[in-house]
Amino acid sequence: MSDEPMQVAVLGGGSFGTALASIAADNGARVRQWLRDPALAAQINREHCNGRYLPDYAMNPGVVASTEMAEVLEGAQLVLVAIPSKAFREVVRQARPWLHAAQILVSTTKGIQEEGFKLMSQILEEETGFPHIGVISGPNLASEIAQKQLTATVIASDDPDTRTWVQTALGCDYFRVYASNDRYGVELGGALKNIYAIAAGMAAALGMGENTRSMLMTRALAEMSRFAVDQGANPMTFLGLAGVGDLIVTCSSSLSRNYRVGQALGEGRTLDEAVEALGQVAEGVNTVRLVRDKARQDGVYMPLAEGLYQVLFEGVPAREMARMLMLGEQSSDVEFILSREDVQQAHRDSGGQDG
Ligand SMILES: NC(=O)C1=CN([C@@H]2O[C@H](COP(=O)(O)OP(=O)(O)OC[C@H]3O[C@@H](n4cnc5c(N)ncnc54)[C@H](OP(=O)(O)O)[C@@H]3O)[C@@H](O)[C@H]2O)C=CC1
Ligand SMILES: O=C(CO)COP(=O)(O)O
Repeated sequence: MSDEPMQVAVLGGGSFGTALASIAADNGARVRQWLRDPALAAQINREHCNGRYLPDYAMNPGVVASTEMAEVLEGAQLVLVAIPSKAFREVVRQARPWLHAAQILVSTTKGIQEEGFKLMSQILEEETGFPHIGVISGPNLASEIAQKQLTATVIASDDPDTRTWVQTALGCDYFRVYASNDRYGVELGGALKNIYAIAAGMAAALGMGENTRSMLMTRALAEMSRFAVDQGANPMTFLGLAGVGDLIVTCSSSLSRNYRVGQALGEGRTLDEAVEALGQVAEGVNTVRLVRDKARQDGVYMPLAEGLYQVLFEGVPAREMARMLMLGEQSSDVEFILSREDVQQAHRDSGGQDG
């Protein structure tokens, strides 16, 4: 890295993209932000405010917004892609003519592409074939970052340059960037926790208590780790910020969009109404469908994802699903210590006397 200001491009004009762009500018980088809405780009350049996504946030005036990819990507050394999963590939393709192998390319998006069950950094890899690819994930509610609440995130990449550049570009006294080399595990954690945030929002709206939330989060972690192991990720990653850290914040806060969709459902709205009322993307709605199908296909036991799927898409009442889950097959607490199979075998050996 030279002494020249770093050149950073952010693709996406949502709340997280905007907060990251402003942090990088606070750190002295030359920052360009791409968004498709010309009126919002003009507002950012004129008022240094993203009125649609973070109206109360005074952005660093150095961030220059544009609807032109060429202007944003010209000279960029670090490119952060903060675009919902449904549009991620399309936007990377738009950017592709200005991307090159020396750049650091980082996804901030916590979602999964339906075709091929692809995570966003895999799309970056497929579309470019370039070597410096990473993901940012962690307990990072954008509106809290905008208030400069002390926050930590993870940059995950097997490429040391990518980790170092992102730590340098974004680390500051209220945003601490930890490194990981388990890109897949970190990215999977960010996508999976959205499922359980919907369930947690729903449970809260139904008046369920703190014991319930704690049970839900802990069993979610067990389920996420089980899925991760099946997919070849390192389950230890789920003990970090991008696993349990992100699960805690998203299952506890109505600042999370996924949690809010769950709350609306728990209050009796339909899924369409809940998504419509949110007016932004809640990735978990799509992720639960994809993960539930993948778990079925691969024979992974994921009762919470299955249950939430049935509530969202098959009209099963949430309370009835909660009752069925409580009365489900006997299981173990930490299955890395005592396996579920051992618990079930013990029940079979006891002749089913316990019902
Ligand atoms: N917000 C948060 O608290 C956090 C978000 N994340 C992750 O980061 C990602 C980015 O989040 P965030 O910044 O909040 O943004 P959003 O996920 O809310 O995405 C909004 C941005 O994407 C743009 N966009 C949507 N569809 C398209 C398209 N087809 N073509 C071009 N642009 C499009 C929107 O443009 P327009 O306004 O014109 O629709 C807007 O600029 C998310 O996927 C999320 O999982 C991670 C941590 C925290
Ligand atoms: O990922 C997030 C916080 O870490 C943001 O979650 P939502 O997408 O549910 O708002």
